[in-house]
Amino acid sequence: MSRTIRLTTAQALIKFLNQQYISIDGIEKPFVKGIFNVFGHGNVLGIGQALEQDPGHLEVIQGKNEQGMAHAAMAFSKQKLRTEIFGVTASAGPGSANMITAAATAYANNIPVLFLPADTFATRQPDPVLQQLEFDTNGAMTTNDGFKAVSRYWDRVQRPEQLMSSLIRAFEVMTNPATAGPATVCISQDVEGEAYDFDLEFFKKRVHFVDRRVPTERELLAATERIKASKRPVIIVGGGARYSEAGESLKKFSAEFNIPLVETPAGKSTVTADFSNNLGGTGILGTSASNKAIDAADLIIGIGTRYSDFTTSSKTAFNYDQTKFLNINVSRPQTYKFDALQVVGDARESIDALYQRLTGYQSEFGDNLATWKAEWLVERERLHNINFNRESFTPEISGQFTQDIMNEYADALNTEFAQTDAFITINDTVAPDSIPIASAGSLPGDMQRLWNPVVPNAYDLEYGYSCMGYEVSGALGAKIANPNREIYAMVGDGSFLMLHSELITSMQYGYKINVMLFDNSGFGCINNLQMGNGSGSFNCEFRTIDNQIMAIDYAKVAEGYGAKVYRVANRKELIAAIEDAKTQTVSTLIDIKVLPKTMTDGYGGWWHVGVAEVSEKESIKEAFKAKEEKLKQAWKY
Ligand SMILES: Cc1ncc(C[n+]2csc(CCOP(=O)(O)OP(=O)(O)O)c2C)c(N)n1
Ligand SMILES: O=C1C[C@@H](O)[C@H](O)[C@@H](O)C1=O
Ligand SMILES: [Mg+2]
Repeated sequence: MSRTIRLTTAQALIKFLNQQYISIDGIEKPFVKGIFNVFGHGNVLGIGQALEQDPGHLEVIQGKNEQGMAHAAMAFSKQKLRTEIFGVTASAGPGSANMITAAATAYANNIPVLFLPADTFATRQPDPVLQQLEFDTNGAMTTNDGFKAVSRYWDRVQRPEQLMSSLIRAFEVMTNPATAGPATVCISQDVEGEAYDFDLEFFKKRVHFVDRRVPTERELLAATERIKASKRPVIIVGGGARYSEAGESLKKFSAEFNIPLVETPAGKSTVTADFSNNLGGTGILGTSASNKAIDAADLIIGIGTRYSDFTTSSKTAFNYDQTKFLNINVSRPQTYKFDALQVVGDARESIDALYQRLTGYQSEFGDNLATWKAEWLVERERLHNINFNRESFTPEISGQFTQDIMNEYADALNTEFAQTDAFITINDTVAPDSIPIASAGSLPGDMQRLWNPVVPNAYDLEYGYSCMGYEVSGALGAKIANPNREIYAMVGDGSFLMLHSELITSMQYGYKINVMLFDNSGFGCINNLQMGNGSGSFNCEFRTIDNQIMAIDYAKVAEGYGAKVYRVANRKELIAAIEDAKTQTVSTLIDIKVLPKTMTDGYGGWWHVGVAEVSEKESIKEAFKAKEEKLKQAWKY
């Protein structure tokens, strides 16, 4: 007879989390760092009681907004390259619903987070309880069914003993590189507190081994042939390369065969920006250098990329008459894209194996890579030195705001600072190992083009879901993962307004973060998008009903929370603020007033967006026609 221990379901959950380990490349460590929580009636008496009684090694952090804390959990895991996670527990109903967006963000980015939304009563005796939805024709559905679409693994636990198989499956999914993502285990709130005689075996130390999958001989042979037959191969470095820690292998491979590297948002900083063949971001957020290489390519080697529209310019980036594809990915479905030659394997292992087989190969790029990179660096310098004037200023996003409107913004926000200048100044002033975080608005474009990471893995652009509000929350998670490094949340005023509650959590627990708030008084990039496609400026600027530009003192908001704050409107003030912020131990916020339309523009990318087919405006008709024309050259599936 096996021995048992009588525990509540929630106590068993916490005991189990303490015993999960991960082993990669012979290094073993605990997999669960801690639990973020916002307690309510659905979890405080179950999971809350269990954590109060014995959290074990788990760090227990009180979140301020469920979405925010879950985004922090995701950023933590991302920074740890998916080798450590947080669990997130929320109350039944709205608390849990607040986490659905964050689960989707984790899903889109393939990042493991354990979601623990409390569920309605299993007994149904008190139904409908506060915050329970009733469905006339479905007695089993709850708010938490909403997690099904955004979870890699989903389960509902309505009896204590179900917990065991449920958790084992959840951890298999989260620790498997091919399926890594959010796992959601919804425990009925009465079941959390219900006791059961759990088998002690269940709580033994459990090691989840992450073995690097090596491609087959057939795959390697075919891949070798395809590369050897190509004159101008280009490697797209995706998130899979970063999580596989393939940076050094990629550099060696690229240098030996003179094959350029271009980066997706998730892949950037796998290889640092100073590596000569690293041409930076590609596609819609790309540099001129990367996009020139892509234009010239006759073979795309996609490593750990899922080819999102921003990477492929909505599938128009490639010249399909000349370009073939070779996809290396741990996820077999991903290797099928663009009818590529499929290599299912770990990025690092695959590159190393191909390196051995390609001896003597040289691409025909010659000096082009150095030339394109040098040209891009000149362009970056130009973007650093943009000077506003009140008579004839042409911003990067040109032809949208008149000079009068630009002057109106300069007056209202009391600034002449260009966003690109501010952005590059930050990159040039912070410590080399600093980590910038962004996700939405116009800043992702600046991040992919202008930020030059000089330390590997020092970058987080969440662009799988591009979720506004990730920036400040994510900064908290990145800081927990890297307590000795400075973290910079690069956030627009719109995103800041959407969600910044975890700024308070950062101060509560002594995790210093820096919020770099770019205030252009509006949803700038969406305004660019509408005006760039023939519409007027409609409802994206922050103007009062009598059409005045809103000038908000964001520094004052953060000051009220206890942050050290700065107000800046030019390069000198920004540098002084960053230098002072470095000396602070408390979280900081720099309120940077920037001019609209002064973010980076595109360098050859194109985005398929839903332009109106019928309109009274000539400009919209033209935009629709241009879209239809462009689509003729796009890959169709
Ligand atoms: C949660 C969420 N809601 C809406 C959007 C759509 N959206 C993308 S960017 C943006 C505006 C961003 O404004 P801001 O943060 O000020 O950045 P800016 O473009 O002005 O630089 C909106 C509404 C989104 N990405 N995420
Ligand atoms: O709709 C969007 C447009 C993008 O430019 C932006 O970065 C992204 O956040 C978004 O949602
Ligand atoms: Mg804005």
